[in-house]
Amino acid sequence: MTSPRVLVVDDEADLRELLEITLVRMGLDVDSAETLREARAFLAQNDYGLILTDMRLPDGLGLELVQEVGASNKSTPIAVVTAYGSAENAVVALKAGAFDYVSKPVVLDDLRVMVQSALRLSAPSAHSGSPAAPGSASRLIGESAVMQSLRSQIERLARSMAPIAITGESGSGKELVAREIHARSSRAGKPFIAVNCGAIPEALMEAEFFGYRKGAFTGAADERDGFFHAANGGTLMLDEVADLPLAMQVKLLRAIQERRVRKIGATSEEPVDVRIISATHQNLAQCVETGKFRQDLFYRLNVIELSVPPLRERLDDLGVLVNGMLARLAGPGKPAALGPQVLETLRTYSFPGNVRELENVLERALAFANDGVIEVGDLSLKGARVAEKAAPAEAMPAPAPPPVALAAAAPLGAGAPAELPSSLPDYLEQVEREIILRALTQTQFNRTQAAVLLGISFRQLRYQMQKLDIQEPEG
Ligand SMILES: Nc1ncnc2c1ncn2[C@@H]1O[C@H](COP(=O)(O)OP(=O)(O)OP(=O)(O)O)[C@@H](O)[C@H]1O
Repeated sequence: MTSPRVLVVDDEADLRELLEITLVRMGLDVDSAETLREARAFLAQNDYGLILTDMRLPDGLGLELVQEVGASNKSTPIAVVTAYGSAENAVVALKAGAFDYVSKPVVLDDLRVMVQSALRLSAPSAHSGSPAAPGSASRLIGESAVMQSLRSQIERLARSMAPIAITGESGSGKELVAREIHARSSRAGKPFIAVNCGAIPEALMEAEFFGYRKGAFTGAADERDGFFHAANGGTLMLDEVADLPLAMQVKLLRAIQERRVRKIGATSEEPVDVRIISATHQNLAQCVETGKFRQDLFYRLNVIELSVPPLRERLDDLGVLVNGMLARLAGPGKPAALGPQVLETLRTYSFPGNVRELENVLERALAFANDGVIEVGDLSLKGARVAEKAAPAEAMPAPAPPPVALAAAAPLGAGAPAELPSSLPDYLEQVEREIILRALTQTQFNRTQAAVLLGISFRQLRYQMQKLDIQEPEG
């Protein structure tokens, strides 16, 4: 078997030699070019497993090579070497289609990790840990034009390290898309860790993300890894990223930029090799404008934006989604089907909770159905609005205005010169419980719809329900 071949493009003799020696020691064949012209000549003659190029070259920019390789039908990964502290160059290169970047001065361990990851992309996918083959089975159901375009974007993005920001309404499939990107990437054999940033108490955030050393604080009985370590070699998904407190945003930015983390109580930083995918159902650019989200972190996370359309904009997929979900929900060998008019009725609904809501509706309906055949009456879409036609996003119910809800739940006596609560946390907890229970009762304990009514994500609602020990009534 021949060794993979790497093309190094750099006019600085010292750095070029260092790269060559490192790559040859990794068992790779190396060609070196000093200019874009030489690089083009090599590329015309050979196929490479990886191209590693400096940004500034005597006859142009490494970026041109990134674009040319991207436009060719060869899918060779190309990585750029960027000047120290030049985060902007790295982002520009990633946006242009670079697989990854290494900063100067080049840390050889980082370089090796990056090279191995790139070479896994071109390796035959026979052994476990290799990416799923393009077009192979996926959990992401849908054949509509938007879903097909989403699939091809996933395929393309899986071949790079660029941070991706996934936007889309709650329940539209953002996490599933992130999992799909991971499964099709060279990181497939390593962990995928999804973190709901909105569900972690602020005081615990640093410990959860970065881990801690034994004795770092009272209660730190043992050393613990954080999410970054847990995802090492793989992908870390920052879900509901808009909910990160500002202080944590600074720390995350540093970790992402430096690719290093320091456990609480540790004196040194450790390298981590993690691809970051973020997701939110909020408008992050607007959060930047209102000062809720740091511009620099936004810029760093939003290198590539991927938008998952709401279900009501791809109702053509309803049939295949229902079939796929029913087969999974019913279990192997068990029949499950739709009675007359059921699909048509579902089509008239706007699905504010998107695919998750569809899943919940079907799960519930299947429980009521006779012999696995779901009838219109089993759908229990009563509590929800049945739309005449696809409803625009703004038509979704607005969250309940807090002052009214507070008054309804307040043990203080409406309008009375209010007595102060003896414990603010207990009081707020009581109000929160009351409001969540009202939303759940109104939606017949459909958590997806209740979350929409309250303007929070499904996961936030589930977290609050667990915290407040709110359970669905039996029977
Ligand atoms: N295209 C799809 N095909 C099959 N299942 C899907 C699809 N899209 C979403 N789902 C399913 O719908 C549910 C919700 O998806 P997911 O958790 O990915 O949504 P989300 O946008 O991340 O939600 P949230 O904003 O609440 O975090 C999951 O059970 C997922 O498997």
